Amino acid sequence: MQDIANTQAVIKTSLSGYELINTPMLNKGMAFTAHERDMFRLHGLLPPHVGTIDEQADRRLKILRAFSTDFERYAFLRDLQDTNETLFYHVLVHHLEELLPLVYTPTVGEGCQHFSEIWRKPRGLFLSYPNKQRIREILADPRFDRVRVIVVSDGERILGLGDQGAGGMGIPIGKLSLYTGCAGIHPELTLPILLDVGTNNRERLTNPLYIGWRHERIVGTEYDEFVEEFVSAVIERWPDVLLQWEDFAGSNASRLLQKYRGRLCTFNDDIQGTAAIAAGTLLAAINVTGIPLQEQRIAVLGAGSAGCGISSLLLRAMVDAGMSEEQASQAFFLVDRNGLLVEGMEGITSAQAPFVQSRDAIKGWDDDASSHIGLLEVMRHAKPTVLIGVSGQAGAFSEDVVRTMAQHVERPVIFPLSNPTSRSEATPQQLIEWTEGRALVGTGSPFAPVPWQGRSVHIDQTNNSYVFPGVGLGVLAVGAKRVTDTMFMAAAKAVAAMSPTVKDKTASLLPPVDQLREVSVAVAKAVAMQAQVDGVAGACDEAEVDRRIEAFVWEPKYLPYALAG
Ligand SMILES: NC(=O)c1ccc[n+]([C@@H]2O[C@H](COP(=O)([O-])OP(=O)(O)OC[C@H]3O[C@@H](n4cnc5c(N)ncnc54)[C@H](O)[C@@H]3O)[C@@H](O)[C@H]2O)c1
Ligand SMILES: O=C(O)C[C@H](O)C(=O)O
Ligand SMILES: [Mn+2]
Repeated sequence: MQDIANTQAVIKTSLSGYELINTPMLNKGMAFTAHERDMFRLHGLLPPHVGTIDEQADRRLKILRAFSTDFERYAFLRDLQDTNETLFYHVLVHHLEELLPLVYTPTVGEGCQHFSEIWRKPRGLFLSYPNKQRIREILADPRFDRVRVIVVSDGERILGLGDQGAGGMGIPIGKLSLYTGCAGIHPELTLPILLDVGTNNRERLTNPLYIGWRHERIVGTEYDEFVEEFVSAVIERWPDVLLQWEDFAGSNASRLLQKYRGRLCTFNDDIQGTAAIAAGTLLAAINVTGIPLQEQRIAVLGAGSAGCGISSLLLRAMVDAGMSEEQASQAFFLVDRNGLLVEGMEGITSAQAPFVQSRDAIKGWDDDASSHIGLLEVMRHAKPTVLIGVSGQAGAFSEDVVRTMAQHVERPVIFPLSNPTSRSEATPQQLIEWTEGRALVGTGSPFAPVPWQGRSVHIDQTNNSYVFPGVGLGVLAVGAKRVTDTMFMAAAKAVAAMSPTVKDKTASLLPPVDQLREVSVAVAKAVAMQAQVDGVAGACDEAEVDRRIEAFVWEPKYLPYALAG
């Protein structure tokens, strides 16, 4: 077990001079002590002042706050990460609420769209199609010996912003920043990877600054063989690694998960992580509405990775609560581009199949029998208690839809989860207004509190960031061999158990973002315990799980240095 984080008291290094300063994980900038400056030949390379990490943090925050756009702040923070990683995480951890929207959603979306323009230093690995034969050689670099977690994307469905090609690298970098920032996993254990199989984004392909492989996307067998080469090289290099799939488009997401989840320790965050936070937030909302899970009717706009992932975890929870599978599946109304999923419809995927409504159940719903059943008809006839948006379509929760829903339920639970902010199915302000303040709202991207009748309504950020860092920490702590769906159920319950609504029905649904460190530890513990129940990790009692988790959590602070060897 690799508990490198807190057990280390001194860092030994053979680097010195510029090499030391130019190594982001070792650089301390002006905080190198006088003794370290002697030992590592740093005099003259640094100004004479010897500073502290707090002083450095203040200096960076002052500049950060002076920028006029969040995109500039994103670029500035990325540069800090690639210059002095300890300082980057120190600032992030101590200002999580302010900085999370800058290093992660929503600003990371712009970061991906403009990744080529702000390209400076390499981070992680770009595995491009023309380098297919070199993947093993690239992974072999000894600097990656300690890697334990990989986040990989092929950049095809970046948030709700579509194909960003190699610019999609912003997402694995951002996700792994949260593994460290929220779950304390040491940066050296993490590796962001972008599979560059081309892009169909014209703007990127024709941009002279584009950093990726200038080629349309590889598809079909060639794509599958490339991914196979990648995964088998990963298994060979790091047999126990945790591999997180992120922002893969359409059918690739679930197909690759099914193909590989039995071969290594792996999960898809958009399917499974999202399911856990949506379920966790709904369980918290039940504390407020009092409507048990068995009586919920759930409408989902967007029956893709997230929509099907959320539905299948909720279905599982309903079955656990005593419903039959058939009964539970009829509580779901999944609406995609062509309307409500109904039996006999063309192109139903295997992930969607459990949720198609029978023809009988929807008899008389559409005025015109030939047309598809839209979200409004679903609101009118199914009278859902919950409305979830994972369609990437801004404004798709229209006033009509929301007002109709609110006619039938006292406290409508409405989660427009699409990211970034510009893709949200509705703004919280609209939802609060259209429901006269009755809606319980959770959004994928962060939104400011909404003023309503003299009070301020806090808006919860229902984002998988509450889940995946803790899943990673739990998996690493007990050395889980596989990631099961019940581990995500345990994560959902752990989040719900931390909901302020447990004590106060008028409180927000989720703990605030600045408590993500505590949330991640709680999720990690639940996941680590469930991994044992599921037989994918060796036995280890609760106290030992706590000890291992604690040992893994790295605090971003400078340690004294000594010469190696
Ligand atoms: N809050 C979170 O934690 C979280 C997590 C995952 C995904 N998301 C967001 O959810 C969105 C979808 O992600 P995904 O991975 O499921 O993508 P996806 O491409 O797998 O699924 C999107 C689905 O929406 C459907 N769709 C498109 N236009 C539609 C319309 N007008 N009406 C109904 N359906 C429509 C598509 O056909 C597709 O099936 C993205 O915007 C993403 O940012 C949020
Ligand atoms: O990245 C996020 O903010 C959440 C989610 O994984 C998404 O794809 O939108
Ligand atoms: Mn994602």
